[in-house]
Amino acid sequence: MRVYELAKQLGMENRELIPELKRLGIPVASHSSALDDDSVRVVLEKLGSKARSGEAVSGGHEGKKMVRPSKEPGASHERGHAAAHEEPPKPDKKRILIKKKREEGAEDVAASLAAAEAAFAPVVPAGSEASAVAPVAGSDAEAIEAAPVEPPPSEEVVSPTPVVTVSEEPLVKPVQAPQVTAPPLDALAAAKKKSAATEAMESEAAAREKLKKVKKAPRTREEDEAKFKNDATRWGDLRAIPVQRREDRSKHIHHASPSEVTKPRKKSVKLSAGVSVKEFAELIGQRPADVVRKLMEMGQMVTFNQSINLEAASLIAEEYGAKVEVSTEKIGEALLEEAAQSTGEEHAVLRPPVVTIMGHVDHGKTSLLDAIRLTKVAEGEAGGITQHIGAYIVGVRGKQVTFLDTPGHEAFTAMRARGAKATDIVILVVAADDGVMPQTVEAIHHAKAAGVPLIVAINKVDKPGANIDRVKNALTEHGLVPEPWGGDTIMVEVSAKQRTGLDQLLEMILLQAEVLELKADPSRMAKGLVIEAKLDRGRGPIATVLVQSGTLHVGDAFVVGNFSGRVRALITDTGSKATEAGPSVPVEVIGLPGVPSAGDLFTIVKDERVAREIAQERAMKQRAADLAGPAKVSLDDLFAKIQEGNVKELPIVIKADVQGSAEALAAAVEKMPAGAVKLRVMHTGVGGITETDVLLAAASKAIVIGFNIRPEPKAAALAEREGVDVRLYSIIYDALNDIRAAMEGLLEPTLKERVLGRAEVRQMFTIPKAGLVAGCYVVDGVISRASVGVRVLRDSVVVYEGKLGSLRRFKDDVREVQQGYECGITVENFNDLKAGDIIEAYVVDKIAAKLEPANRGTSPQSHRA
Ligand SMILES: Nc1nc2c(ncn2[C@@H]2O[C@H](COP(=O)(O)OP(=O)(O)OP(=O)(O)O)[C@@H](O)[C@H]2O)c(=O)[nH]1
Repeated sequence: MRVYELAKQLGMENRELIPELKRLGIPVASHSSALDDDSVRVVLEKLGSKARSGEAVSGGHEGKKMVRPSKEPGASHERGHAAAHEEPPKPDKKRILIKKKREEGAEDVAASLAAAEAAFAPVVPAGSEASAVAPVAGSDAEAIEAAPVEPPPSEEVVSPTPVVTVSEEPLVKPVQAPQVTAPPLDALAAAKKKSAATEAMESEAAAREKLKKVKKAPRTREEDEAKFKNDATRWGDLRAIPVQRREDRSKHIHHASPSEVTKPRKKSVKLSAGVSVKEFAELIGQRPADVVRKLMEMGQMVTFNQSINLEAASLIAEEYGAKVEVSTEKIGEALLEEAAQSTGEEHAVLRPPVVTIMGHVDHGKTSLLDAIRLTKVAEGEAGGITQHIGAYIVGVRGKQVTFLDTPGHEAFTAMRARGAKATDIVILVVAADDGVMPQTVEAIHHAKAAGVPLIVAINKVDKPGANIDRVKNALTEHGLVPEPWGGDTIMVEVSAKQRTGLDQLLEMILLQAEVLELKADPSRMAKGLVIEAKLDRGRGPIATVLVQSGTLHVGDAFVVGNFSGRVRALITDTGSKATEAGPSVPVEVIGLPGVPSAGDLFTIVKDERVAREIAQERAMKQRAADLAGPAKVSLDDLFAKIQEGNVKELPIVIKADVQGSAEALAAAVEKMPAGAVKLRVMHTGVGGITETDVLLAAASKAIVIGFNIRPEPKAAALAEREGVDVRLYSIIYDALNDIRAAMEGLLEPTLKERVLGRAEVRQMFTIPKAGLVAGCYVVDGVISRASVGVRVLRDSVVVYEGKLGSLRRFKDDVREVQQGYECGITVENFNDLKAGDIIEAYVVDKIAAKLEPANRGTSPQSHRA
């Protein structure tokens, strides 16, 4: 037998066997040396028993020491001691071995470890070790069988000294510090080595864990679902979970009942105008953000809460496989009209009158408003501290009166120009010491134009110069005859300063209100008028709304002008919060998305969608109207409008240089035979055309005729903006002729005057040869020799009309002088220029060529301003 065969038989390495053989006195040269039978027997006897005992030991160890720690402290100590006496094994060898063992599987881990222990332990008599271990093994055997055997975790396996690390802790727990009682120094050294090795192992394990994580399968579906659910919740809409995923989720969760698989909400969605992007996204089961993105790609920048364009909605819905049906339900203004028609005033009850105060400058409008308010606050009837919200309510013997506290006819007319009628009764204030003045007359005309009854308050009766009869007389001339004199105008003598006559005035207001039978139905959805609006720093846009019918509640959906929203809060004129406001009650409304205009209608609608849709429709219409330009009546298109049946009456505002001319013109106009339209002179006045005149005309769809006067620059600009036709004449016949021609459709707007510029006369001086020259400053535009003519204006009244004489800068004649420069001007055949006069230069543009030039209109005076 050869040495290597014997080694194989013994399970030893050749290099291990050879020294053993030498020790036994068997001479061998190499692993291939031959051995005789005797030698083999001796060796088998000596070494074979050792190998067997090792096997026996390993067999006895199997699974025992590892799975069950000894409960005997002695045993532990013994083993610890034994380990301490062991020659510390070479860590690398051990690791190789352990790795190998790990590969063999967890089942025989304990056995392998035992074997390893045996292999590395110093050769000790087989019996002694077996006896040291056997009792422990034996005592634990049953326990192991009873206990469920779990493969120990790798940490246990990698421990180089598993026996030493045995603790009271269950095995599944990672190895803690070894519970060795008073370990000797050697043991400590071993433990140190062990811990280094453990560390290495642990880091390896950690790396493995990491790798595991990296290789980890992609997010599970449940996680995906959770994420999307979160997203959807964030959008406040569970239905927004993408269709695909919802399907997946349904399959996953309900696979037991496949019939419940959720499909996209609807194959076809019904859309009505005004649906918001968010609502649309819900309908088609998409996220609003995705819809917004799609819209952006189409070039439409909208937010979640804006309404979606129906065409765009159809395209997007199709992309997601849903069809769009456009609802044919009534929309927008049509819906509003329907609501207005269907709900009559069946439950109408009396409502407080709404009063506006008008009058001439300084006649005491503000004083009167304040006096009434303060008296009532003092009496405790107004309910505490009042604040300015544009209107207030006062109580009079259990009844109420609402005052709009922006005095003056400008506000009144501006509101009316917007088609709004807020006022039921006008209080005309006339100062007893001053009498009827131009603005008093204007106010009378404004009130008449609006069809609002007047009550005259003759103020300042406390003043020594007060002459009440004179005031009454003057008023009679304007059609206001006091009741005692046989007329029907209520006149009350008051003193705002001394607060006298106020109660009587309030009584008269209530009396007038009774006559008017002002009623409204508080049970309807509210409708009101914006009387003031502002942007408050803290509270955002605020509008004071005068409720005209119905009751306004907090939370109502409204539309005002081009805005829509929900009423967030209501604040009364006393500064207190309210939950609702009935007819004739002014309240501040908070919750508007923007600042509306005074005069805008404030309408409550059934829901926000309708409100939004109406607001957008209005915005669109307004844009179209803006593009189309102003749509007021003018002489140019009067005939066309008559033909269309749009005009039944032509109101006229007449302004002239002197009262005589104004009256003569008015009388002539009123005497004109009534054709298809009735001519009505609604206001005559003396002086230049003012902004108020233009506003009045705009509110009444009237035209303005100026006789020998010019509009003030601001009024001209306003007329341009509002589309009010202002015609200027210097011959009454021309004016009448134009009106007649316009009514018959014969007026042809062939020539139009265009003002080039204005120069103000600063100083007059005489120059030899040239005569009297006006030293002027060009205030706007240009003064040019190319002008057809010039007009001399004194306080907006035309004092002369002719041609430009000379135009000079210093001593040179020039063609034109621009705005901002000084020049010397003479007007042909006119030597009466005065400092302060305005010299206006104009040209006449030909608008259309005519086959047969009319013989009228050649004079510049008869052309449009
Ligand atoms: N003596 C006396 N003075 C009064 C009375 N009412 C008003 N005044 C005075 O008349 C002046 C003008 O009063 P306001 O109330 O400002 O008149 P108003 O019409 O509002 O004036 P405007 O706002 O400029 O149009 C003030 O100096 C008041 O004190 C009154 O009853 N008696």
